[in-house]
Amino acid sequence: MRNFQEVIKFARERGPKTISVACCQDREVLMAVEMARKEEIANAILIGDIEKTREIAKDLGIDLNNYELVDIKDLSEASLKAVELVSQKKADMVMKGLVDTSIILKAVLNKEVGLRTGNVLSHVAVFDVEGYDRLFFITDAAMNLAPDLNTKKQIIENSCVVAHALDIETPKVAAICAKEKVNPKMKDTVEAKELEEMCERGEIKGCLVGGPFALDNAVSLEAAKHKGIDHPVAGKADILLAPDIEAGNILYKSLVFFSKTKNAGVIVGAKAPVILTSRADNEETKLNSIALGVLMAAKA
Ligand SMILES: CCCC(=O)SCCNC(=O)CCNC(=O)[C@H](O)C(C)(C)COP(=O)(O)OP(=O)(O)OC[C@H]1O[C@@H](n2cnc3c(N)ncnc32)[C@H](O)[C@@H]1OP(=O)(O)O
Repeated sequence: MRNFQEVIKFARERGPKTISVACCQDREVLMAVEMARKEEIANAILIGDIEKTREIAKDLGIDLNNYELVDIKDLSEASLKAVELVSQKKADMVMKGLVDTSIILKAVLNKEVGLRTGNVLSHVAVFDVEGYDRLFFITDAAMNLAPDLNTKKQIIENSCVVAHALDIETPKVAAICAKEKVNPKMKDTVEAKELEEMCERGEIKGCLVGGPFALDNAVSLEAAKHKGIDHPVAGKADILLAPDIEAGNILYKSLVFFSKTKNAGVIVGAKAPVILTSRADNEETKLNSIALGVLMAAKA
């Protein structure tokens, strides 16, 4: 799949799935959920401040009779309920509404009602950036703070699950850093090289890993050639592995605010997909993310 229209088409063929929306009292979230319902991609259970939700829905002309509503005002409790509905198989995936990422993720990790599997959970963002011939995946911009080497390996594996679901057979993974050479004083450059070697030894499968790369020579063949970098991932990366959440999140938001891009985001590695975008992302991003979630749920 090369763009979100194709992802939405696929989701339509696999849908409708059921989403449980945590803290639904948000304009863009309701718009996205309503578009997903009309596209027959997904139905939703709305959990949150229902009085506020009714006000927003009225303003948008959305008929809430089409939804199951659960009134829980407290953000943590609403998040736990949304996650619990997925654990109980009453919904296929969770969606973050108007709530802090850390609150919804704590609910997802909750030992009683959460969606843990024993694997690392991580965020994968998919970008269709104008001017580029391929989708880019950025990981992890939202969950893992400062992953160690083994966690980075699992973050790569999680992102490959998403890339494979989008028909990218052998995604090229660039471990991006501030530079393309190993500097022993820059631990992420050292780990990037180790990840490349792990892949060469067959310890990371289903993809091609290279690193370290600076962003320019990871995504631009011209920049890679200019710097004399000869590596199958150089200039051709599909997946950009960020060294930590700061770099990943700033890259995510730079693309959203400084370029013409369409995007989507999902947490993978859990028992079910968790649709997770920034609260500031628009309704189109949230709809794309629902479609991506449906696609991941269909593959599970
Ligand atoms: C990109 C668009 C959206 C955004 O902009 S998001 C904005 C930035 N993101 C954030 O602020 C969220 C960043 N992450 C966090 O806040 C925290 O790491 C998170 C996920 C809430 C976990 O917090 P805490 O509960 O305090 O974490 P903790 O380290 O004490 O761990 C508690 C238990 O959970 C486990 N855990 C934590 N992260 C995990 C992971 N990635 N995968 C699997 N398991 C994980 C951890 O092992 C621990 O387990 P146990 O209780 O020891 O059995």
